[in-house]
This record gives sequence, C-alpha cells and structure tokens, in this order.
Amino acid sequence: MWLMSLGDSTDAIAVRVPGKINLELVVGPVREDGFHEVSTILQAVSVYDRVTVSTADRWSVHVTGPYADRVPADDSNIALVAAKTLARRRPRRGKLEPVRIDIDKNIPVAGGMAGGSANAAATLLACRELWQLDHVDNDLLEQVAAGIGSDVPFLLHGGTAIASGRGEQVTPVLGRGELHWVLWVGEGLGLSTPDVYAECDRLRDEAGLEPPAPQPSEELMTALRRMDADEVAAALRNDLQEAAVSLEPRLREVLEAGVELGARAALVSGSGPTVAFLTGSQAEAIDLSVGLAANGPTGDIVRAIGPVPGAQVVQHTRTPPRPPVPTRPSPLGPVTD
Ligand SMILES: C[C@@](CO)(OP(=O)(O)O)[C@H](O)COP(=O)(O)OP(=O)(O)OC[C@H]1O[C@@H](n2ccc(N)nc2=O)[C@H](O)[C@@H]1O
Ligand SMILES: Nc1ncnc2c1ncn2[C@@H]1O[C@H](COP(=O)(O)OP(=O)(O)O)[C@@H](O)[C@H]1O
Repeated sequence: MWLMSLGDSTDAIAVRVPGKINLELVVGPVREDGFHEVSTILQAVSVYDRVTVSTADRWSVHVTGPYADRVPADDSNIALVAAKTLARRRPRRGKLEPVRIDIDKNIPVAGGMAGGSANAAATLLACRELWQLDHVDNDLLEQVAAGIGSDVPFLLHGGTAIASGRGEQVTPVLGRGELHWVLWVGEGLGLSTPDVYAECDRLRDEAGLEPPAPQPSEELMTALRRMDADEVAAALRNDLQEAAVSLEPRLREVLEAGVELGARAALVSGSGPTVAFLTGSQAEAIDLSVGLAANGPTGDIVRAIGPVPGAQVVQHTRTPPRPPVPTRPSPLGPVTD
C-alpha cells in the first residue's frame, strides 16, 4: 500500500513599520505607578523594520539586518510578548496557533527610536490578520498595544501625534508637508529608557527643580501645521536630553558637530542616544549627511523624512499545502522500535 504524508498550508503576513523621533518631550511628575506623566509630540520617520508573522508549530522569533545582534531572539523579545498577549484575546473556541516572527531590523536598537515598540505594533497588526480576529477592532488593538509599552499605540498610527498620559494616549496632529531629518546612530552606544528617566529625576532633585506641567507647546503645534523647518527647529524640546548627555557625555560633541555642519537644529531622540538633525530640504539633508560622514563623530548616518504612516500590512503570502509525498513500504517489512 502507498502511504501519503500531507503538509499544512502556511500563511504569512508582512508588515512594514517605521521608527519615531520625539519633536517635543515634556516630562512631568512621577505617578503612583512609577511612570512619568508626559506630553510628547512624536513623528514617525522613514526608517523601517519589516516584521513577517507566519503560522508555525511553535512560538519563535528570528532577527536579521544591521542591528540584529543587539536584539534578543527569545521570550523577552517584545514582538513575541505582543503576539502572546493578543493570543489571549482570542475567542475561546478559536484554534491556538503559534507563530514564527521574522524581524528585519533597520531601526537602531535602544536608540530612542522605539524600534521594539514598532515591532510590537507590527506584530499585533499581523497577528490580527493572520488569526482573523474580526472582534478585535482598532480601539481594542490600541488597548492591547498600550499594555505592552507606552510608545506602542503611536506606532500603530504613525504620522505626527501628541501623546499624553505615560505616552499611550495618542491624538493625531494634522499638518501639511514633510521634514527632512538626518539621524546619527552611535556605534556601541545604547541608553536604557528607565535609566534616562531616573537620571532626569536625579538632575532635577540636585538642582531643586519641580517637574513642569506636561502640556504640548502652542509654538510647536503652529509650526507643525505648515511643517516649516525653521519654526519647528526653534520649538523642538526634549526634557530627557540633559539626562541622556549626562549618562553619555559624547552626545554633546555630536549635537554640536551637526549644527556646525549646517543643521537647523539638533535633538536627542527620546531617551537617546540617537541624535536627530533637522534640515530645510532634501538637498540640505544630503549635504549634512555627507559632511557628518566625512568630518563628524563616528556613527551611522541615516537620512529620513517625516511624517510617514505607522504599521501597514504590505504582503500576505499563502503557501499551499505541500503535495502528498508518496512513500513505498520498506522491502524489509515494517520497522518497529
Ligand atoms: C522615552 C520614550 C519617548 O517616546 O521612548 P524611547 O525614547 O525610549 O523610545 C518613551 O517615553 C518610552 O516609551 P517605552 O519605551 O514604550 O517605555 P515603556 O516600555 O512603557 O517603559 C519603560 C520604562 O521607562 C520609564 N518610563 C516610560 C514612560 C513614561 N511615561 N515614564 C517612565 O518613567 C519607566 O521606568 C518604564 O518602566
Ligand atoms: N523587537 C525588539 N527590537 C528591539 N529591541 C528589543 C526588541 N525586543 C526587546 N528588545 C529590547 O528592548 C531594548 C530597547 O529597545 P528599543 O525599543 O530599540 O529602544 P528604545 O526604547 O530606546 O526606543 C533593547 O535594548 C532590547 O534589549
């Protein structure tokens, strides 16, 4: 008799997701839950990870790309955490299907560009589609996202947005036009977000300063309506910058080098250590990136525009079941243990 072995079909959903920079980050008081009350204006910029989620026999995560060696490929990967968290929201009768997650990592790691949060947002979107979770609408997806990390809901939206609370309550900012950024990514540098918030508190205590009321500035909101580079440059603010420079003093030299080479403004991105330089046009951005590569501090130089959309499904692949493989019985008879 001929025996047949049948394979299952495989589905894969690929999502493209950008990193972010904070155009404004006002850090208010510490709340009872240990998080700081913030008001931040975030912009998604054109540096992308690609996250592919496919049906599999067991949960796993695999990372490739220039920053892959700095990303954990185990249960601590925030993309895997996101997939398992969403799995718990499935209807009881739904089949439990583990996934394999492939991350092509181009967003600098631990750089203040929310690359991990971006991967989590992308995974939520991909898993919702893969598992066909029709009952999970955008509001519920955002709720799940907020439980995973403060920046995850924003990466579902992208664009430019105000975020409040601990950063998870997102309101879009409408504006026209685009901004041209040059990013400096320090080799071997990496600042931990909790450490930078703690250093911000320490520096304020030392100086006897009270935390400010977390509110977005009118000046920046007006500048963003037109995306006017000079107006935006004048209004950029990051309350974590001094703390990031205190923990990583080499950043001061980087900030100064960019301005000397023609940037309209220089700003540490979020908790750093990536530095964002604002320029007035694509031509200026090219000039600055050439100047920084030739004469600036050692690091990767990346040009990016913003705003860009958040996580988006870009590919759905269905691999049909493998054809039946005919196998002949052994001429030696059945094999037993
Ligand atoms: C600083 C910012 C600016 O957008 O991002 P990064 O620059 O790290 O990307 C965010 O506030 C980071 O957001 P995210 O990276 O999602 O942080 P979470 O995982 O929620 O929190 C990590 C840790 O940061 C500190 N934290 C975070 C957010 C907040 N409003 N107050 C805090 O004190 C807490 O110590 C918390 O345990
Ligand atoms: N998918 C992921 N991508 C990047 N970092 C991850 C991921 N999962 C877990 N991490 C861990 O989260 C830390 C913060 O990463 P990331 O989100 O890139 O930085 P930031 O919080 O500065 O924006 C990393 O040092 C890494 O150990």
